Amino acid sequence: MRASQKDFENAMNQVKLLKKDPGNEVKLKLYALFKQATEGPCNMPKPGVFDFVNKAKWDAWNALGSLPKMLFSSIVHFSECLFIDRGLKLVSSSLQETARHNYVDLVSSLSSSLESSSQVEPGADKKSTGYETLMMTLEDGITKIVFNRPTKKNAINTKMYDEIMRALKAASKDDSSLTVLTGNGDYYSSGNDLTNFTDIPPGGVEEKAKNSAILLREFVDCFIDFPKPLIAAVNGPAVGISVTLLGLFDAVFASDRATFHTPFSHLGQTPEGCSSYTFPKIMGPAKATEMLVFGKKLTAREACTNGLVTEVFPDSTFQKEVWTRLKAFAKLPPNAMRISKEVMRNSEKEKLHAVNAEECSVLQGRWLSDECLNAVSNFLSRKARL
Ligand SMILES: CCCCCC/C=C/C(=O)SCCNC(=O)CCNC(=O)[C@H](O)C(C)(C)COP(=O)(O)OP(=O)(O)OC[C@H]1O[C@@H](n2cnc3c(N)ncnc32)[C@H](O)[C@@H]1OP(=O)(O)O
Repeated sequence: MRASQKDFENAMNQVKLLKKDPGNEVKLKLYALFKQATEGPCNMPKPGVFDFVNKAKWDAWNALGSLPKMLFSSIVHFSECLFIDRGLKLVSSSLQETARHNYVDLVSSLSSSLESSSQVEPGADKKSTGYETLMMTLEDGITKIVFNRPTKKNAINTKMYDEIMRALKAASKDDSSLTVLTGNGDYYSSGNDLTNFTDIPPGGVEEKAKNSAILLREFVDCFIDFPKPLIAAVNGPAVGISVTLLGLFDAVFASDRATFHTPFSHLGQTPEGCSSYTFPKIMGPAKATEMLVFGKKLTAREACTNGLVTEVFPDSTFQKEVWTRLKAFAKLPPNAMRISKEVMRNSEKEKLHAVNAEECSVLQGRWLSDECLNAVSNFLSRKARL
């Protein structure tokens, strides 16, 4: 789903209606995305060091860059079959489109976190702001964490990895008895945001792979160690890491519209989220191999038969039925639920941490492979879709 000019104009109007100041960092981001969307890559001379305000604005706009480094190298790599000049023009207009899209996305998340949202039920005890990629509420003893990048199918970018970890840490200490993860829009999540691979630090792709492995390990550790019942309400298709992590949840409720897809081999990658251990245990090695090695996409019913999903509901009644169940669970004695989970998880914890470490180390190597680099650049240059 692309953001149309109309969506962009609506978002511009919505910004003016925000009642709370989103803060300087977000305002700079909005400025930069707006300039990139309307004028393209930064074309202004760099302001002097003492011109703080204009320099901050210039830096923010300029940081959106002209070409993602990896995309550029992939275009050069494929220069025998592409005219670079034409490629660059296409990429430049696609950058403007991306900025327009991200602007709409950011404004939508601001409107939901600073104002209200269709996902946030009225009368919420507590609504957490300060998340750019998530919505978080606490109501009826349930902490709800909602992936909130609907125009990107809730792909998990670096910011979102950080915010999910922060949200889980907060949820583990708040007054709720259970925590629910779900997605805003038609997807649960399309997994790792493949543009994460375009932001290459000065140390190059090796440093990028190393940092990503550290982030991934820390991220998955948060799920292994989460102390309260953790439930996924899978509202639509789930891809990649959003599927593998389900093996670490305590219950998974799915809409019959949801699908479960782990196309790691297609992407030149290998399983994460402890799925190399949890999936064979949950569904047996043969079914786990179909998913994790051959990339078979499961329907919600197949995932339920294979034990990955607890229960499937018709999409039309999904929200109502799931929330009825969750509210009933939340009335159970919270300490008993927490301790029962602890007893079940403790015997596995050491193993899960070791599996996580191993999967991340293997992936660090895969991210530097031609198989992976080609698959990601194909996605970014829109030559391949799942
Ligand atoms: C710190 C690093 C940790 C790494 C952990 C390892 C994790 C591994 C994985 O999760 S592997 C799985 C990665 N995900 C994918 O490969 C999915 C890629 N996306 C797609 O194939 C398709 O977008 C789709 C099938 C999910 C949906 O297709 P469609 O319905 O046709 O929608 P669009 O493709 O038009 O998508 C709309 C909009 O969203 C952007 N988008 C969707 N998914 C991703 C993604 N995973 N990464 C980046 N961007 C994504 C898509 O580009 C569109 O944006 P645009 O409108 O073009 O700006």
